[in-house]
Amino acid sequence: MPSDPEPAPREDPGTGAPAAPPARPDGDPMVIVDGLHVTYRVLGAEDEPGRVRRILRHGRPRPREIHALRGVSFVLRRGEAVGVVGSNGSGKSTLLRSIAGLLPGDRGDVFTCGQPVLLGVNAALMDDLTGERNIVLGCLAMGMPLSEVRAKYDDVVEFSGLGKFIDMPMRTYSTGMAQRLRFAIATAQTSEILMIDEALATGDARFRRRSEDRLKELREEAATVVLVSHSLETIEETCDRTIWLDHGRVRLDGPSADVVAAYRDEHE
Ligand SMILES: Nc1ncnc2c1ncn2[C@@H]1O[C@H](COP(=O)(O)OP(=O)(O)OP(=O)(O)O)[C@@H](O)[C@H]1O
Repeated sequence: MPSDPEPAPREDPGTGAPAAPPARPDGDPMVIVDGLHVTYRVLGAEDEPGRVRRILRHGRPRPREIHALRGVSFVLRRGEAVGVVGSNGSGKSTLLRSIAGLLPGDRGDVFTCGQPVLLGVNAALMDDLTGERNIVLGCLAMGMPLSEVRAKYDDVVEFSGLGKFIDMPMRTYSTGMAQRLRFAIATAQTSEILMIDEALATGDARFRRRSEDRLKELREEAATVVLVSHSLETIEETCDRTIWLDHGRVRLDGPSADVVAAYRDEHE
């Protein structure tokens, strides 16, 4: 088979000199976030004094608005591992939930190449059902087709390490056992776009090690990884690039070493 011709070197149109290499990796775009705004509307919140008078005057209270993301834009490419840092309430979880399609934006757009998986959103498991039934329901609730649930069922049971407790109702599980089951269900999914919210707390030391290994495996399988963490060490170790969110806006976006150093300067 004839080989493709060598691509011609790119040239600066003004000088004819070879153009500078692009600042970002050249992988295909996997996620495009374009001018995204997300506002929560909370009914029943008291946003100003005199609420009783206002209810009487207007009939019903206005919902309180929390503008969590204020015009966030970036592109994530194939092959990137991107950290997201920011103080409490800066909008990190909101951003991940929007990319996962769990939260509609009120302005702007999110485009993704395939369905991203967000780890850290706990499957809503039911206390009165057995571990077995929760696995099936939890996987279906995450959008897995039944054929895939069947194919992965044994692995999920094995990974949960619940042994004979698997056919007992969940209300008989200790907190750690329930966490293990949740983690096993959450990580049954694979996707090219994997987003991990660090809030994924998991059981005892042995299970934590297994969870870390499993997350590593998933990261290796995924094409693009987004990690939200308050641990700057984890971000530096895992991610080449980091986005710093501040009051719902991108404050900095660049190589992790630079962004983490700037973030540390302000916060430590
Ligand atoms: N379900 C919700 N209803 C109303 N407001 C919310 C909701 N979830 C988050 N918020 C608000 O949106 C803003 C961003 O919250 P978000 O959870 O995205 O921040 P975060 O950076 O992930 O915080 P943390 O580091 O504490 O997890 C905050 O002001 C928060 O109070």
